[in-house]
Formats: sequence, structure tokens, C-alpha cells
Amino acid sequence: MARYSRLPGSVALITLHNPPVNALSAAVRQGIVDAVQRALKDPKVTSVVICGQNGKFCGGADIREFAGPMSGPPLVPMIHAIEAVDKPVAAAIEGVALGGGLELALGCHYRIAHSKAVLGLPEVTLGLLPGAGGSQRLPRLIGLTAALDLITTGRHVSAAEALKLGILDQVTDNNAVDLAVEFVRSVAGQPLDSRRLSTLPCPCPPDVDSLLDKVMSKVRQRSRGALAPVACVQALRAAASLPYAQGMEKERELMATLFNSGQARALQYAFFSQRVVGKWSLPSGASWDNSTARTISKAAVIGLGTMGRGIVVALALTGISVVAVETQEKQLAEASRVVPAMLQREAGRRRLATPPGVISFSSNLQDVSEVELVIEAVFEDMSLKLQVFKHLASVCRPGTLLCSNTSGLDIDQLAAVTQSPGLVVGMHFFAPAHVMKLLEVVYGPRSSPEAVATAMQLGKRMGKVGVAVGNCPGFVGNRMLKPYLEQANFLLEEGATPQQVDEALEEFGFPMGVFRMSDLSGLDVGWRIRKEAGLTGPGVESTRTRQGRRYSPLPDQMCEAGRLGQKTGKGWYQYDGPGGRVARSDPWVDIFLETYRAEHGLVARSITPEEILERCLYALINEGFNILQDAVAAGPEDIDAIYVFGYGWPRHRGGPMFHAGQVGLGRILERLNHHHSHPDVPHLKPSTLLRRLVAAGSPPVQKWREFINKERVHSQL
Ligand SMILES: CC(C)(COP(=O)(O)OP(=O)(O)OC[C@H]1O[C@@H](n2cnc3c(N)ncnc32)[C@H](O)[C@@H]1OP(=O)(O)O)[C@@H](O)C(=O)NCCC(=O)NCCSC(=O)/C=C/CCCCCCCCCCCCC(=O)O
Repeated sequence: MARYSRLPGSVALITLHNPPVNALSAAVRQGIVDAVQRALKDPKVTSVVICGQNGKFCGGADIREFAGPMSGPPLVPMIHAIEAVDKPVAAAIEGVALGGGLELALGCHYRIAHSKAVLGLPEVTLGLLPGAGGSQRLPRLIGLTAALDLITTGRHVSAAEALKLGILDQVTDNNAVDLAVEFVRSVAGQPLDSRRLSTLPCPCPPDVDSLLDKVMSKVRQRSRGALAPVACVQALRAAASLPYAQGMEKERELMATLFNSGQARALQYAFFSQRVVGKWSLPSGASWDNSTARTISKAAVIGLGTMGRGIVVALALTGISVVAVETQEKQLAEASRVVPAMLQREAGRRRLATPPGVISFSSNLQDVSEVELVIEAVFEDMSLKLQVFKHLASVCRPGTLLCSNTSGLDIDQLAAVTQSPGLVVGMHFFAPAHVMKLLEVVYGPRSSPEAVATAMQLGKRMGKVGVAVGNCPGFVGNRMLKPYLEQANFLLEEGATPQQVDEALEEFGFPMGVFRMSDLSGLDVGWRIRKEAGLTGPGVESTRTRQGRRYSPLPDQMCEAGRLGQKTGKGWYQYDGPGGRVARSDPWVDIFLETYRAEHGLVARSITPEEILERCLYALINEGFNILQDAVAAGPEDIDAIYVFGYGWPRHRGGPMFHAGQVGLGRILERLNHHHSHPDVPHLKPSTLLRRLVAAGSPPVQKWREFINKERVHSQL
């Protein structure tokens, strides 16, 4: 709703009230319409201020309403009516003015903000465009070039930047509502024509077409198939070239297309998934709202390779003091040189308010004795990690939280060598650790709620999307990656080339196909894991079946040939020397694959992009169902957040589990059955949970948690 009050004198104050972010729900819109009418009719009122309850102006349209039929007064005419009022109206912006919230403010004649306020039109990130006049008013206010930047990226700007851009009229460190009231009093009675943005021309650079073409091609390249950024440019082209009314018509048309697209639904689902995963729960019943996190001010990182260095920077950026330990002198010297520079660069990029924490470097594990939390980030080798954990258990004071940055090793085993297994959790960062958003927080059966809560809260402080996951080989992300990689390798055996597989996946929206990705991360990473698992190495027979399953030795043979990827200048592709970045197809790989097929009596067949996507993605999705079934992830949102934030799954496709729902669970089951029944692809046995969901009529993804819990109670899973 919106509250109306008349302040002593002649100013009407309209306060949006819809906690927590004063989103423009039907009730709020109705409240605004009524309050504006009241202000118009009251002859004693000469000016109006619109503000938000609890120091937040408005977080935009109520995204939850997008899922159902629209009711209440529509936003566009409501904002037009405000703009047309013949008494000055000012928006008093505190906290946030985002999306429809900023569009509402653009309909006001003046905008006054607190210095800590944040403004933006992030609709593009929800698969939409600023469809309440924002795509037409903002460029008229700040010019086409600046509006293109804000609207196509959806980035938030500070009050200071908004003032500079001309979005705001005044910024204050004091009470923005008081200032706005004072301000509108001072301008009451003055002409308002020049304040109505819809009546202004759109300031454009002379080479407007070439600017729009340039932005469009950049946006297409960056958007990986997302529709909204392209529609934003089209709406801004209309603002630049058409009268306002026609521009609004174009905005409406584009909005209707986007609104009804699967992409908008996927992106809105991704928005809520990100929030759902913060409300974690464990099978024990412990959860975010009944567990207490410790506040960490001093931490240590053990191991200063690439991951360790990134973790040190991520911690220090939050203001935590970090003891960075590396026992190899050469590595320590290099880290002491590189890490402070990384920290400075990142702090500058983020324009941080909090000064970074102090980092002290040491080669002595004894120096971690006073910290509250340790993150071990040594080489991914169980015996080495066990050694470090044993040592930590003897060095750290009782009660210290011990975390392992492992990408899939057994947390329980590590916990078992300490005196307090409840204080051990996994913190699986993604490289580069100070940049990548995802953090898997891995709990074992003995991890205490306090340890999980602390790791989750620490992740949040570092700006990560933390997802609590159970302990199993590969946790969630890498466990799902395994069948995906397997299918990609099988496809090479059957006749595909690395380029064909990568093209299909990149066309789907991944930034990189599986083979380009392997080249980037190094083929030896998986090789080492397979050797540890006894799948390859000296003494293992070179067959296409290992440990009772179909196995492709192709990646092992690449490593044996010294082709480890970008770092050796050769992998599934060739590069301009070691460390090269530009992948070119390599005739050596074609010959290698042909020879391999001939040796194993395989006849290459032609493989379609559809089959590539089905085999790779449905394998990954199927493992996602197994993970839900095993309660390693609490719900589909957890898996989807992991894939969107850590594995390059295109956000406009929501995540693998959401995508499964979009494709249709019946269809996924049918195709898995089809590939599974193929004599040479037995890995794709559909998960029991998938079968049960299909049998239950394929409920929407939002209902899966409830379904799984019920099935578990009735022991059907
Ligand atoms: C920065 C934030 C605002 C706050 O961040 P933080 O403090 O960290 O808190 P959060 O945890 O993120 O959020 C707290 C809770 O609030 C919920 N929330 C937040 N924002 C919204 C919202 N906008 N709507 C609903 N709920 C919201 C959030 O989920 C949390 O809930 P919970 O505690 O987890 O339960 C941050 O939250 C943030 O960034 N929010 C989103 C800001 C944003 O993106 N705003 C833009 C929204 S879209 C918009 O405004 C669009 C405007 C134009 C609409 C035009 C409408 C015309 C429709 C016509 C369509 C044509 C149809 C044609 C039909 C046909 O013809 O067929």
C-alpha cells in the first residue's frame, strides 16, 4: 500500500509501504493512484513528495506478480498521471530506486537522493526491459549513450554517479525526505514543462546509427543468446528516432514479447534461486534461521597456489586479517609479491568502503595458532590434505574452524583426523577465487550447524553465492560434470570432433564448450583424479570398459602425448605456444581420433547438434536428479545456482533443473531411455526421482522440494 499524509503546510507525502523493498505490488500501485488523486484534489497541497518506508524508496515492480495474471492499476498510466500533475512532485530516494522504482522516480519532476542510495534499471537481468517508460524517459534525461550503458547492462549506480549523469537533482548526506520536502516547497508554482521527461527530445551523438549498431553487435556477442539485451537496444533506438508516444508503443511491443518468453521466466527463477540458497537447511533440520554463525576477524589460508592466493584476496577484501602460509619458499616469495598487487587491483575495481584486512605471509604453520578459521588450499591430494589437517589440529587453539578448499575430496575423512570434526567443513571456491561468485559449502554428517552457518556467512561477506551441499565425491558441481564430460568423450569416439561438440554447447549459451574448457583448466586435472581412482595409469588395462562401466581413454591418451591444454600450447585444440589463448582446430587431433576409432573398430557416424546437447546436458541433468534423490542438494534451486554461478550455465536458461522442467520431464525421460537403450551408451539410466516426477504428472520445479520430502517420508526414494 501507500500512505498519504499532509505535512504541516502544503506538502503531501506519499510513502510506499511494502516490506522488505517496497516493491510495486498491485496494492502499492493502487495506493499511489489514490494518494496522487487526493493530493491533486486538495487545494491546500501545492507540492508532493514520494518516498519509501524504512529507508528504501522502491525495489521495482513486484517480481512475484509476474507469474500470475496482472491485476491492479498498470504502472505505465500511473507514472504518466504523476508526470502530468500540475503540482511539483519529487521522489525522495533512500536505499534503492531500481527498475520500476526508478521509472516511478523518472515520472516525478524532481529526484533527490541520499548519498548512500543505489539506482538502476536492472530489468535486463530479469529478461525484461524498463517497460514502464524507463527506456524512453532515461535517454531523454541523460542522453542515449549513457542510457544504453545503464539499460543494457542493468548495472546499479551510486547516488554520486547518478548525480553526475543527471539522473538526480540533488544528493544529501542528511535526510533525503526532509530535503525533498524543503525543495518542493521552494519550487511550488514554478512551470513544470521542462521537468516532464516525456516531452523532451532525446540527446543523441551525431553518429547515432553507428553507435546503435556498435552497441547492438557488442550486446549480441556478450548476451550468448539472451533476448532482453537486444530488445533494450531496440527500445533505445526507438527513443532516439521516434516521438515519445511511438517510442512507448515500441517499448510495449518489445516488453510483451520478452514478458511471455521462457527466458524472462528463467531469469526471474534465477533471481529467486539466488535468494533461496541463502536460506539453507541440512537434513538434520539445522538451518539458516536456527543456527548461529561466528563472526570471523582473523583467518588463515594454507597453500598459496592459484586458489590459495585468490582466497587470501577474497578474505582480505572483507576486512579480515589473513595469515597466508606456504611452506615452499619459492612459492611463498612469489605469492608475497603477487597477492598484495592482486588485492590492490581488486579493491580499486570494487571501490571498497572497508579498508582491506592486513595480510601476513609465513612459511610456518605454527603462525596460524591465533586465527579463528583456517582454509586449507593445498594441492588436491588426500594424503597431503590429511597431513595438513592433522598438523592444524595440533597447532590451532580449540574451537578453530577448519575448512578445506577441495573440489571433491571426502570432508569426513579430513574431519576424522581432528579433535573436533563438528568444526570441519568444505569451502569449495572456483578459480579465480576472488572473482568467481560460487562457493560450495560442504557439510559432512558431523559438521555442526555453527560451522556451516559461519562458512555460509563468510561466503556472503566475500560477495559469494554460497550453496550448502552434502559430502560426496565431486559434491554437486563436479559430480554432475563427470557424466557430462563422459558423454562428450563418447561422442568423440562415435564420430564427433571437439569443435562440433563445443559449437553445440556454445550455441546453447555456455561461454565455452567442454573441450575448450578442459584445455583452459588443464587436462591433467582430471587425469590425476582418474589415476587416483585407479581408472588409468600403469598396470591398468587399456580397454573401453573400466570398473564395469564404459570408459573413454581418449583424455588419458592426450595427456600421455603431453597435450595438457593451453599451458602446453596443445590439447584438444592448438594454441600459439604454451599459455596461448586462441584455440584453433588441430589436424593432429583429427588423425588421433581416426586412429583411435580404427584401433577400437569404431565407425564414425554423423552426429547432430541435437544429439550432442541431449547426450551431454541430459546426462548432467540426470545426475542432478540423483543428487536431489540422495539429498546432497536440498532443492533444484541449489543445483541451478551452482551451475549458473560456477559452471557457465546460461543464466537465461535458469539452470539445468529449471531447463529440464522447460523441456518437459517426460521428454527428458524419453530421450534418456532412448540413449540408455543404445548398446554402447549404458550410462544414461534415468534416475528414480525423474521417473517418479514424471509419474506424478511432472510438477513444476518450484514443487519438487515438497514432492521429494513427501516421497522420502513414504520411502519411495
Ligand atoms: C537490492 C535489492 C532491492 C535488496 O537487496 P537485499 O537487501 O540484499 O535483499 P534481498 O535478499 O535481495 O531481497 C529481500 C527480499 O525481497 C525480495 N525482493 C527484492 N526485490 C523484489 C522485487 N522487485 N519484487 C519482489 N520481491 C523482491 C527478495 O526476493 C527477498 O525476498 P525473500 O526474503 O527471499 O523472501 C535486491 O533485492 C534486488 O536487487 N531486487 C531486485 C531489483 C530489481 O531487479 N528490480 C526490477 C524489477 S522488474 C521491474 O521493476 C519492471 C518494471 C517494468 C514493469 C512494467 C510492467 C508492465 C508489465 C506489462 C507486461 C506486458 C505483458 C503483456 C502481456 C501480454 O500481452 O500477453
